[in-house]
Amino acid sequence: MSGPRRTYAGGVRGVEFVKGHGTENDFVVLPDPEGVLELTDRRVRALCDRRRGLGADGVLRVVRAAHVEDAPSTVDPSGWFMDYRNADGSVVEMCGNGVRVFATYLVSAGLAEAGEVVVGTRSGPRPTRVRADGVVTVGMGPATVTGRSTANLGGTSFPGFAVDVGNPHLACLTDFPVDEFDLTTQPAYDTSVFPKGVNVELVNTVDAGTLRMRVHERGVGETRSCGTGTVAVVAAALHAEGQRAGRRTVHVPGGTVQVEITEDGSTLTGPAVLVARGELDADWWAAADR
Ligand SMILES: N[C@@H](CCC[C@H](N)C(=O)O)C(=O)O
Repeated sequence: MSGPRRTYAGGVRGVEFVKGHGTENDFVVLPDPEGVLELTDRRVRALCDRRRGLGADGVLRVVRAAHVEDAPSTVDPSGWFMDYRNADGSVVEMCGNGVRVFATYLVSAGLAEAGEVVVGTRSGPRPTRVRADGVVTVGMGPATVTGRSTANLGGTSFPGFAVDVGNPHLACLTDFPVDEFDLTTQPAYDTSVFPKGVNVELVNTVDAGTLRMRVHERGVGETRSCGTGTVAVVAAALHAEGQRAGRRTVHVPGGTVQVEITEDGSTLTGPAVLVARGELDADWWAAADR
């Protein structure tokens, strides 16, 4: 299916889609098992546009890993691969909220059994557990604090930790109330530390077990939640306390998730919701690439 599919009597059917979100970080899911959909960066930008498209923070293409050229060798080629794109069309490694929505879609479409589902990503395989109540736990792999850096917002510098969760984060722990930040523009950061860009989190400690976070995502802007970001801020908070393992509840504008960091890796637990299913208009899809 390189474009819209021809059906009976010469009619043209559009491209199938599902819309979903995880703590209001929202995605267009595009089923493409054989990897034949021409998902250009222009089409991603059009799909994610909240006025001329469906509107989303990103796109999740559902494809067998064998059809993805840059799938890592650690991913089973016969398994499902989450080909994630940011709203600006950039292809990046990993999306924690996206993986929960992706696994939920696989189960709802009958492409995987409820329970344990392994999702291939550019950061490697991510085991998920999809529960009947819509809550999904994802094995997020290691969350590694790689150093210190600063973000600058409105002329003020905020110190933070660089954290690698398969994608890059700058987690800034601050006493300044996160609800009061203006995140309409990208916080400035050190491009020598983050040459490929970075997701910037601002974090308050609510109590010993709870954090509150806002995020400006690379390739998107401010979002209501970032799953990898929640893991990054818990890793940073533990690191700041000299701990290597622990659990936190993280509140984001779009909801609440649970994060656990262990010596071996990390898990993210939170909701995933499928909102709608449909078909993109064939003419719109064709025009979206121009
Ligand atoms: N919203 C995602 C992260 C998506 C990728 C990020 N914008 C990047 O460029 O690394 C999440 O839930 O983790």
